[in-house]
Amino acid sequence: MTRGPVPSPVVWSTPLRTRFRGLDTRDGVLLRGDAGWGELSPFWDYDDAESAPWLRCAREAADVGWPAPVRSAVPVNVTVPAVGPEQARAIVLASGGCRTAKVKVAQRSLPGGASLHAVDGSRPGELEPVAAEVERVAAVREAFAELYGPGVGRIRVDANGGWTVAEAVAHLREIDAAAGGLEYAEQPCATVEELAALRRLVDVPVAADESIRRASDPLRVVALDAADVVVLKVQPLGGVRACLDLAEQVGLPVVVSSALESSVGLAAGVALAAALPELPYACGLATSQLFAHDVVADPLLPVDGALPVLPAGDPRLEPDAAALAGAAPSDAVRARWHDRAARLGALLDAAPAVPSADREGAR
Ligand SMILES: O=C(O)CCC(=O)C1=CC=C[C@@H](O)[C@@H]1C(=O)O
Ligand SMILES: [Mg+2]
Repeated sequence: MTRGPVPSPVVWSTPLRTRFRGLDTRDGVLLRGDAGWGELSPFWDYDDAESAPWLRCAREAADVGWPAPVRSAVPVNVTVPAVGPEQARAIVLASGGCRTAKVKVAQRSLPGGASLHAVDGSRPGELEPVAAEVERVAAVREAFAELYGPGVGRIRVDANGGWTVAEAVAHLREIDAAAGGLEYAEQPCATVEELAALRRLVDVPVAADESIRRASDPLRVVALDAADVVVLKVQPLGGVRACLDLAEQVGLPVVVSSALESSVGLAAGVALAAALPELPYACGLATSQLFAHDVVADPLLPVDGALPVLPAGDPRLEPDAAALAGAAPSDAVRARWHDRAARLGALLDAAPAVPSADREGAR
């Protein structure tokens, strides 16, 4: 087994335990700087322009480090992919004490078994029947009752923009009843206008995810009064400090969620959650549970429903040679990430720099 320091950059790739976001594997690259390790792992369907903020986040972690935390642990939710009720129950029972679950709904299946993640407002394929969503949510509720007694666990759903307004009204009515009251519905519809319209038709609170992280103007969610909660993901939004700025401008409760990173990338999300003045909800940062392999020896997994806040540079966040051997990419994947990181680096270096002193002052 190889021991000793891991040379930067390092590419990783792992199968997912369950298909998620239409993905069976996840991969990325880790970069080492003076402050620690950072992760660059934009999804492959993101072009270079949309992927550039992901590199800004990696460079912040590697070169600058993170702002001081105001808490030492971050409560997290278990993430339940679009699976059958037995598997949903098993995922909650094995979640490391999470008392909040986020359940994927509004799946659309395409011919041949492919399932498309609706991010562009298009809604191809056939919508999953509400009965399947109700069964999944009911199984999660039963698992919580089994673990903690009745009425303790909280359930939220994430539709990734997969419903029309009318579908959202109909599906949420039944899912809300099965959940015993949903905490919120994340991105039930694709557009900000639809979220605003839906919010006036249902009692379930609405959370905006894609309408923040993939929007040219995330503040439209506020201008149109389209959400009760915003989901912030550090990589797509350009890092911890960029997210703190955005949270302040948005002025709504924030849920920090992962972009399906390794533990090195998850630590940046934990750093944001740790630095936010208020953290009223559990965060979606328990997603190492979805990975067959992680890149560190002791992955960021919940204990008693929370993740510890580790500073950048903490030895627990160092990539580990033995773990990386399990998460080894093919030569083709390694080459693809080296190319992509170089292209994104050139893109960022060509962009006008924001002096870090100004950034600090703006916070
Ligand atoms: O929020 C969570 O519980 C986990 C993260 C999560 O759900 C997601 C991570 C990455 C991509 C997205 O499809 C998905 C989301 O939509 O929130
Ligand atoms: Mg989401």
